[in-house]
Amino acid sequence: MVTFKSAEKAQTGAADPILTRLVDEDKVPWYRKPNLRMLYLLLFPACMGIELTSGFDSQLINALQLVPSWISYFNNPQGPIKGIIAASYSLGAILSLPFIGLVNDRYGRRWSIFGGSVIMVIGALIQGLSVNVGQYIVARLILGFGIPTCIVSASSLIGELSYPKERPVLTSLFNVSYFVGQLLAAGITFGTNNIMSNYGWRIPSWLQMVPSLFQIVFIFLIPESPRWLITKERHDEAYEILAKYHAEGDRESEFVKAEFAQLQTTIGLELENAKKSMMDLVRTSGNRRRLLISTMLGLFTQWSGNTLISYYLGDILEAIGQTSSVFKQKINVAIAAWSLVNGTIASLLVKRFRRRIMYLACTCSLLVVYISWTISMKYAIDGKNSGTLNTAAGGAVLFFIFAYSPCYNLGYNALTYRLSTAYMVEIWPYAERSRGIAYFQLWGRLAGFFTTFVNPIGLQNAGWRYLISYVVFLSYEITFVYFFFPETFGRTLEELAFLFEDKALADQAVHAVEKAVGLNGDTRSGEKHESVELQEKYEVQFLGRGQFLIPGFVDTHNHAPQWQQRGLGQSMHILDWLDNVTFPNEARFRDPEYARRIYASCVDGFLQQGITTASYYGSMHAEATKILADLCLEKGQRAFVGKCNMNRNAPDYYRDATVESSLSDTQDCIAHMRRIDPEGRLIKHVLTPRFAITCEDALLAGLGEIAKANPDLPIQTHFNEAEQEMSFTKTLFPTFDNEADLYHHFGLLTKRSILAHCCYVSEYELERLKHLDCGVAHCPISNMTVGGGFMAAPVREFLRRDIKVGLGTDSGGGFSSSILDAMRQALVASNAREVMSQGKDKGLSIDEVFYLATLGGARVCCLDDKIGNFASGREFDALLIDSDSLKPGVMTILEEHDTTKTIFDKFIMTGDDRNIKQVFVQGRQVKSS
Ligand SMILES: Nc1nc2[nH]cnc2c(=O)[nH]1
Repeated sequence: MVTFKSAEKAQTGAADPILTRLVDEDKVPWYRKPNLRMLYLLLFPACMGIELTSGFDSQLINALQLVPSWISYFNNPQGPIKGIIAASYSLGAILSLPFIGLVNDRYGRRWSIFGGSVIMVIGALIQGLSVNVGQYIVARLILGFGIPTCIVSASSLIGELSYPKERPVLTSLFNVSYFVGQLLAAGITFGTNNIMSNYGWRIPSWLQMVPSLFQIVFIFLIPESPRWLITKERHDEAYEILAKYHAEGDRESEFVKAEFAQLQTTIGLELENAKKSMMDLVRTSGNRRRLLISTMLGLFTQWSGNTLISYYLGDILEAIGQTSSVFKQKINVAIAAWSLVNGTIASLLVKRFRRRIMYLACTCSLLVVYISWTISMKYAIDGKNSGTLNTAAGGAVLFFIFAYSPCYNLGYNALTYRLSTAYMVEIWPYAERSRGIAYFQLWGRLAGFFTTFVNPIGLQNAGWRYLISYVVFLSYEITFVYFFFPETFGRTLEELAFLFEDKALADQAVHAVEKAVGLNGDTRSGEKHESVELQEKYEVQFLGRGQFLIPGFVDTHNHAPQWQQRGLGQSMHILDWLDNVTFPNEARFRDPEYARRIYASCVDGFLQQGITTASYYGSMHAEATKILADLCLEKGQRAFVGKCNMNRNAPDYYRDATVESSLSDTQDCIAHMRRIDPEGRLIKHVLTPRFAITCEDALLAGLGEIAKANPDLPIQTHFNEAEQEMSFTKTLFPTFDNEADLYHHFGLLTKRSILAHCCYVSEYELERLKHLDCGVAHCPISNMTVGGGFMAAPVREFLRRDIKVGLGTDSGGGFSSSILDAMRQALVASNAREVMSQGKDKGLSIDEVFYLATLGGARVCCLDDKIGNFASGREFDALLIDSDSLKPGVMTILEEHDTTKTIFDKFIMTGDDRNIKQVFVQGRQVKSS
């Protein structure tokens, strides 16, 4: 049984959570896994502390405004100057945004963090050495310039390195470090407050470099992101990292295999569907939706009134009559400590609640807090202005300032995008992730810059009324979150990659994981099944390196009664070969026992080669042909089986006695096959006039009549195979200039006609074949060994004109019954044609000959709605390839650095049936080794 994908799930574009289930089954906690434990330990100094710098920064500015030495050294800055000092950090960040994606993609996560940290160290050094406001502002610009690259790279790296179970908590803890930074800055400045010299502000300004120094020292002790490595084709390194940290070194781990397969395919698909430019962010409707959400989320994180508290607490307290510097600093430290506590708790809640619920709870509670704060602020300010402090209102203001932080942290995580970054990581697929997060950062920074700059001006001029602007904006946030935020909870990053895209892409990603499923039975890939149900019913197999599934091969031209004469009479001209080798051999099929024995070996042999569909010529004997059909059905091969019609130009012992007997034998075979397979699910009779040379006009006409009466039946014959054959045909049918007109005249050229060889096709015939939609069976092996002279069909021309073309082994007509050999010979023949055509007809590629052997053949047989590839709704005709070099065989050995494509090419060009481990037809396993 084969089912690749739950169609219901695919509607949403969110893929089936197979990995999520595997993760759920793993009950060992992270602290019992030494490698993972070490990774998490190193993550902290290497990149978990990046947000310390931002948290430190916001409190530094808040606190320094209360430090007397800072106020006097910088001439007590107010209004716009105060605004620009605070906002310059955001401005620096904005300036760095265009470079983030580029640096990240080119140099990887670790070098980006290293570079950003070096810049921040330089910024902090200059900040502490400042001699005037201008230098202080420039230093903060440099600091701000360094941080976004680090944040983007680190949030991605943490998300990409961590085991899926711990990912949400880790990405969230990453942002909690912001509060630690706040607390440290508030505490340190509180302490240095008493230093009367300029070191009172210089020391905390320098200390801002400490987290960056840690990053510089530790970043190269953690591994690079496996996702980034895969995009750089460094598959082995990526696999090693996944195995080491996600399976404690077990390279055979099913989870790692599945995770790797999913990563590879998802990234491949994403990259295919995304060119690397900022323009891609607006190219598809899915990405436009992502952009809109990222823009809004960026604005929300910094426009929800938070910068008022984090940068201007002193001004607010001053406004309600709290003027004591010590009191203000105590409140500052208390808020920082309180934020750390509730921010950490909120991080741990991420695992339990759905994203939309968290965001809605956050925005709604913020609105309530802000409305209440605005009202209390009014009364507190009124009281102060009237000369009698309204302590109740003042207390309420303090209460709501404290109430603000848990509400904010629930969704936005106080200035640091805790859940937001996690949410952004989830919303953007890999190929766009860096740019997407950078874009989100841009809007956050713009909003941060704007609000930090405007807040002191607004407070100065509008007083408590300034808060109303935030009430309005928060109301808008609620509306937007409600209508536009998608749910991403409980899915792996790869499963979310196509959240807004059409379901075909999501399907492909899931197929890649489920391709590992070795399944028996009988169903279609499009059927709806819950994966859970599937897992309960079937054993899931994960493929190792060098193993892959490909569609079954289609052999469009095959003489079953020549199975036992393969390789004989090579180099003879076609008519001589027929008379001397073939007819005597085929005549032996008059004996049903002989027929059964040879045909059984023939069908097994072709299944062995991975030929899941064959269009067979039988002998002229009805009985033997029926036996062949029975065997195909029994052994499970999809087949067209034709009684060969031939009533002249063949020895007496091997030709139909009369036209009538030939036609009635044909009818008998048609009836038999309809009896054994009424719906024609596997077996169909194919009308088989051997070629015009062996058929009188009346026989061709009679077969044409049958074709007309049975439009579902395919037709096959030999067509323009060799000069000897073509010139003899002309003498027999002098009224026809060419074989196209001849067969068409007898009603034998339709879209179901399979014309073998077509080595010589005039412009006129090419047009006819295209017009009549006939298919060509290209048989390069026999064309170049039997027939006379060097012949090779103009396959490039067929492809150019979109004439259906597939491959045929031709069985006895060559030296090999392997369709892999036919592919290689097609490649060689096409190279020869390239020379013959002086470069006009380019030789075929490996991909093209593979197409001929699969989908091309399926089109020739008019079966491309059922087989030929793994598109949704197709039946499961497939081969499990095992290219493991340890098995005995002739295939080129695999090497560590081989890409999937290299392995595939090695198999196509040098593999053989030993590498075809399992063969499936309609989901039924028909060969196993
Ligand atoms: N290659 C090939 N060409 C033919 N033309 C007529 N019969 C045959 C046959 O059996 N093999």
